[in-house]
Amino acid sequence: MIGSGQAGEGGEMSEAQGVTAHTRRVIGLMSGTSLDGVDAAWIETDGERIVRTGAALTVAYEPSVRRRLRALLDRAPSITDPDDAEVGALSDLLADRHAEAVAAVCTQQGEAAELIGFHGQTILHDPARRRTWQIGNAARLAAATQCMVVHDFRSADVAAGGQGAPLVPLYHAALAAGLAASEPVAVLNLGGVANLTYLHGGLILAADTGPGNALIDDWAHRHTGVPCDIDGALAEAGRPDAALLARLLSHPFFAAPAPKSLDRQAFAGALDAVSGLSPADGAATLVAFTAGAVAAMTLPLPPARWLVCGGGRRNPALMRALARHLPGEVAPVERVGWDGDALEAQCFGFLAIRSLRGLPLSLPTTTGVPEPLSGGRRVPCS
Ligand SMILES: Nc1ncnc2c1ncn2[C@@H]1O[C@H](COP(=O)(O)OP(=O)(O)OP(=O)(O)O)[C@@H](O)[C@H]1O
Ligand SMILES: CC(=O)N[C@H]1[C@@H]2OC[C@@H](O2)[C@@H](O)[C@@H]1O[C@H](C)C(=O)O
Repeated sequence: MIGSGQAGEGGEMSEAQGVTAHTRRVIGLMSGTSLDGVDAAWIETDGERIVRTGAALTVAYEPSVRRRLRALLDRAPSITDPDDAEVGALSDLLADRHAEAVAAVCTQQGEAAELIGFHGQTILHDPARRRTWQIGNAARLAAATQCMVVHDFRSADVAAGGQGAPLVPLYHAALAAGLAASEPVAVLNLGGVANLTYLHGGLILAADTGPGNALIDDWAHRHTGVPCDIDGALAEAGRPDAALLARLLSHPFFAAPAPKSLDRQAFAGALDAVSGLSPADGAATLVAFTAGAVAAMTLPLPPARWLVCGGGRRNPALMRALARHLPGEVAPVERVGWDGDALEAQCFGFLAIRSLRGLPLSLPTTTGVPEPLSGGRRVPCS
């Protein structure tokens, strides 16, 4: 059973109501494909019900760390040395930044955590070759925090023939249980890559839809030196190139049914495709590409509501483009009382306790894995 105890449209649930023998105080940690920093969030859950969420914050990576991660993404497919020095150095550095994030959350929360869910940083995702690679030294994090760490959430799924992503759908379903919606709802995450969860009745369908902010970020950085198109200003000043957009959206990925997933760099070629456009028209075309890719998803029924989380919901150009392309209401998840910046981090706290309990992290309809499957590995605190 998956249920929600969060406040919001679903109403309040008292703490005592949601607590079970399995409920733990967990900190979830996510270092996303935008490479902007560690998101950390407190959650009290047994992996089925969300008793409550708490402090949430981001520890930003300094530009030099972003640059090193970005360079490692490009090099990852050709790395064969298991002791690659830069992978080792960045894994340790990430563990230290994540430990800082854990300490800051505990300070804000005024309590210590019993468990940490540590996603790490994806540097390569190639499920067709049964490879997915998240870096981050879990043992170092466990030692630094003196807390049990669950990590490596995606490998088991990929090894079993699944996509290894997205993994957030079971968490979206737990949250959405509190909405008691009778019509289909889509939860859309606009991170570096975009992914959606379609919820209707008991059905949980999921997929990466295409690029999220990654291409827009890279384009903005190239033309303005700033790592993202703040408030969509560049895109708002331009117009999408319709012919180019149609060409970008003709890629077979967009017609493929869910489940499906992407590497951050999968559509990096789109940057070359728009390179002849002005900075503003290029940004507008990439925004339309992200929105068009979401609209291209084949779903059982048109969602009545699109609840948007992730940093892309702060880009008004992107939100307007989504509202133009999609049927139904498009709104940030704050509309129903969720925290759109903390959702993914909360999710890896939720999945950490599911992992310890041997509960599924993925389903045939979320990653294409043959059977509901658990995953993750644990490192004790010392
Ligand atoms: N004010 C803003 N204007 C435009 N874009 C914004 C703004 N704020 C955030 N963003 C976008 O959000 C991105 C960060 O999103 P988010 O934190 O969800 O990424 P992530 O954690 O890496 O996600 P994922 O793991 O899902 O890929 C930034 O890189 C930027 O593109
Ligand atoms: C391989 C990988 O790290 N994928 C991320 C990425 O960022 C967004 C999208 O692509 C999603 O599939 C996934 O993250 C979320 C948290 C997920 O697994 O649900």
